Amino acid sequence: ISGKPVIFTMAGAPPVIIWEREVESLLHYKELIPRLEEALGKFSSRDSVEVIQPVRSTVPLQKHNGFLGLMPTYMENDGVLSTKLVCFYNRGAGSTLPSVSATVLLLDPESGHMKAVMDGEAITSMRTAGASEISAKLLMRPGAEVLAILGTGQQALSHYNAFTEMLSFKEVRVWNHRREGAEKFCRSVSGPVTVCGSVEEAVRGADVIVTVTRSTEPVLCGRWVKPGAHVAAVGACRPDWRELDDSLMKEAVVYADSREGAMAESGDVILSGVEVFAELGDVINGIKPAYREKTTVFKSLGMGVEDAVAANLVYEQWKAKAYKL
Ligand SMILES: NC(=O)C1=CN([C@@H]2O[C@H](COP(=O)(O)OP(=O)(O)OC[C@H]3O[C@@H](n4cnc5c(N)ncnc54)[C@H](O)[C@@H]3O)[C@@H](O)[C@H]2O)C=CC1
Ligand SMILES: O=C([O-])C1=[NH+]CCC1
Repeated sequence: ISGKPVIFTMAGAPPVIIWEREVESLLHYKELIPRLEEALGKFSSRDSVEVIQPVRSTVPLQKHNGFLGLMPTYMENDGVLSTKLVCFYNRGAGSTLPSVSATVLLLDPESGHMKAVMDGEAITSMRTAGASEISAKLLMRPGAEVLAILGTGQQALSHYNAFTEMLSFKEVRVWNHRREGAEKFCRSVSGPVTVCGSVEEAVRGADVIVTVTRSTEPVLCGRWVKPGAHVAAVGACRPDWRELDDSLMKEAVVYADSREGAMAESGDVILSGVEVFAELGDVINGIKPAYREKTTVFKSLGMGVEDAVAANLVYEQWKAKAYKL
């Protein structure tokens, strides 16, 4: 091992710590998205040597209106073992604290040694947007031109970045329940964005709609959605939280990242009583069709396997950089 840094391979050595700025500088959609796509397919194969990933266990933080989610994942064939600890909150209007705060731990599956501790916020933002981008690529109509984003927080930004970098839209519209939030968002991104005064104005005629709000009540109604549009529904990740109304859920063909996750955690799925037609991984594996011409909803809850491949990619890039020094 002479000439090589041993800090990140030696059992008993402290884990490397890779924090937000560095994670952001090491993670890029062009490399991340193909890994996510492969991982979603492996997850849906339900082959335990590919992915073991239980539904997230959640501990309520009642006093703070939040939850701690534990998200362990093991990919035996890839030698990847990780867990994310994520706290997410239903913050009051005046709060300046983030809605999601996360840490990812990457371990050596043979020794149990912890290889790395990483900031999980950038990973969560980027892998969630990456999964939604995959859903749009698979399920939107060819030639989609108009993208609407509802909500203008962290996830809105990562979705804007992933969708404008990886797909081509002629128009991007945003809506926020507070107009100043939408205006601030527009100033923070590099491309042209139209601020809309209502959800209806934002989504009428849109080909792809991303819902990334903290709302616990439906904000998007089926009657405003163009037939054949694709909706990536990212917020509302508790069994009693909603972003989409019943008419949209019933009209659409519903896809999810994890069927079990959606049935345990998605208010939009549970309370509307609809069936999840397929996982994204089923479409990737060619087991279920992509109904591009129909109205489709991708219900995203977020999966440990997405964090695992993102964290592993960060670690690989970090090692490559460290070896070059
Ligand atoms: N599916 C997944 O994998 C993930 C889902 N999430 C969820 O996505 C949602 C957004 O997360 P972040 O962007 O990090 O949060 P954020 O706090 O940065 O942004 C939330 C946005 O929702 C808006 N908002 C707040 N209350 C609202 C209401 N009552 N009605 C409409 N809009 C409202 C805020 O103004 C803001 O624009 C949260 O529900 C979060 O739990 C977050 C991470 C991963
Ligand atoms: O997958 C994830 O990290 C989360 N899903 C909902 C809130 C955080």
